[in-house]
Amino acid sequence: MKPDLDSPQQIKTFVDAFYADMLKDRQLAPIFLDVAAIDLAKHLPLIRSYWEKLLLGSRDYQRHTMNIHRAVHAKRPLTAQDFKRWLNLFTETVDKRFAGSYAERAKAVAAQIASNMEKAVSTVGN
Ligand code: HEM
Repeated sequence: MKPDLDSPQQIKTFVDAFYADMLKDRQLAPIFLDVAAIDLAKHLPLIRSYWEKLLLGSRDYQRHTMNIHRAVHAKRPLTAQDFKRWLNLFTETVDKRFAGSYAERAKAVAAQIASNMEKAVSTVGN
């Protein structure tokens, strides 16, 4: 039986698997590696902390995710296809390894935020 996405350890497993796939993806990898030139050692803990906030109610993550993506979008526009690909990879990674109410919630929250973000990146403000 697959575990649920209901603890910091499972969220770490998820984030590592998601980024392993995303950083191999021809469409998305260059946005992380070339456009934003992320430092994985700093980025992955932020992503874990973000999902711990959304799924487990932890209060550690306090950054403005929309503005961070607006800055990426200003360098290289994030397209509808990019959001579709991101969400497909996210959903596939969840479904391959996890099952349960937290896993379902993660997919629903990701879809909602991706939809909001797709609209927000090209506008200023909140
Ligand atoms: C087209 C889809 C997306 C692309 C290409 C993308 C790309 C990126 C990139 C390049 C960064 C690093 C920015 C930097 O450090 O300068 C980043 C950060 C981040 N992304 Fe995305 N992203 C996408 C969608 C999403 C969505 C839908 C979510 C949430 C559900 C999300 C959550 C985050 C978080 C939490 C960070 C860390 C921000 C921080 O530094 O605190 N991303 N993203």
